[in-house]
Amino acid sequence: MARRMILNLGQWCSRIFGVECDKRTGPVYFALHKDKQTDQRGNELRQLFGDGKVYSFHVRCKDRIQRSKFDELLQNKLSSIPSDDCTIMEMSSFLPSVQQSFIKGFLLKLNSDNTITEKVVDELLRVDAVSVCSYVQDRDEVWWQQHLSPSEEGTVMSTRYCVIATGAPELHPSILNIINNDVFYSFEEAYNVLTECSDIIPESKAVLDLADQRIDLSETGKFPVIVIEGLDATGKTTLTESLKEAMNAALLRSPPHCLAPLRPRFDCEPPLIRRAFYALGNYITAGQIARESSKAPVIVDRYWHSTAAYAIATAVSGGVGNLPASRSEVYRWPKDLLPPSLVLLLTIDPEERQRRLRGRGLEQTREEAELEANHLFRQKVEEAYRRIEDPACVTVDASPSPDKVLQQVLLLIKNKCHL
Ligand SMILES: Nc1ncnc2c1ncn2[C@@H]1O[C@H](COP(=O)(O)OP(=O)(O)OP(=O)(O)O)[C@@H](O)[C@H]1O
Ligand SMILES: Nc1ccn([C@H]2C[C@H](O)[C@@H](COP(=O)(O)O)O2)c(=O)n1
Repeated sequence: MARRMILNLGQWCSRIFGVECDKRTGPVYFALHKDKQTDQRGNELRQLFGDGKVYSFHVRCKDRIQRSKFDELLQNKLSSIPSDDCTIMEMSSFLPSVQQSFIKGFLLKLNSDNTITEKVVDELLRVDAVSVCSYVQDRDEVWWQQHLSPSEEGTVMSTRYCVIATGAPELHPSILNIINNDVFYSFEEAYNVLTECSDIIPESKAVLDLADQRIDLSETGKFPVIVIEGLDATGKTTLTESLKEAMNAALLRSPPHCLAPLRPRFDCEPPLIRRAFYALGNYITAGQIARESSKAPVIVDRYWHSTAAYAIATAVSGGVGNLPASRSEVYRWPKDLLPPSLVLLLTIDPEERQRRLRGRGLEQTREEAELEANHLFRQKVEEAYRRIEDPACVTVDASPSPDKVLQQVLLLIKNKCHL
């Protein structure tokens, strides 16, 4: 594990840990010290760790595909513990300001001893790629993190570090890993991920073949290309179909139709693989845009704004305040992806969205179900949409009737695309 000098001079610390205990107040952060220290902010740790048994789990694995699979295994194992018996919190580990140093993990607080939980902890201790620690307080009320490993006789404690609460880093740590883990900024980066996982996901080969066969043009034709974006049920399908009729346009979507049969397979994969799939979908759609825009105006139902906004909102835990600041490089458009002439973001208030969702009654993707349940997530997706640049999106109030929305959008297209 990388070691570096941080905080107080003379004390060697490794990583910083952040535990998401309360979405409103933000994570509690702590550092590890080799020697015993006095914690000036002892209350924070007492509140965090409480009185019962506490464990933390992180995946340590060099290969990114395997790491993403172990992350999933860890999450599934922990969620098999009945929620009455424990509290599970997201817990990150990172080196402040060091890109790609962010590691996701979990803190498990037990409310009572029981065999299901002990069995899960024991199983995780035996997974080589998972690092397990426990947290204990000594008689001076100082907290220690102890690394645990399995042995013939039971669990053995190896290294232990003194735990000291620290302040929050300047930027939310999950931002350190967004580039090329959650959002891809070139065809090659996304392509590499699916190549690396083609042994464990045979369907990747079909996606790679379609990506290889894509039309690779750097410019659109002479007709405008208009992308319609927005959360689920904001009226994208209704509007794009009306625009197609009204403008005599070609209607495309991302992911493109050719990827539809493969989409459910990738939707249940960890973020790294799932996002790479959607990224490649955008490049395939880009080829279709290039071809169609030489013949007629093109309307596109979702494109890169959706891929980036959902990925960023999922990667960053907590509220809108944790998103990368406006103008951050995570919001930049990929240099090798064909940009549209205009991006319109449809917005409606959450209550109207609920009414439309209920009225429609269709099956939702896992992420859309999450949007429903999680008000914070919905806000983050919309805010990330608004922060994406070059091209930035123009917000459209999509609450009026379908016909009024259509007229409003036709006028916008006429003005912005100089038709
Ligand atoms: N302007 C509008 N006023 C009232 N209802 C609308 C309006 N536009 C669409 N709807 C209705 O809202 C529901 C969702 O619309 P639609 O399917 O067009 O949304 P969407 O953004 O394409 O959703 P998804 O992203 O899930 O495909 C549908 O039942 C549709 O008839
Ligand atoms: N270009 C795209 C299109 C969609 N997605 C992801 C984001 C959501 O998880 C989901 C929404 O799609 P829908 O249910 O409206 O078909 O798909 C993406 O990442 N990139």
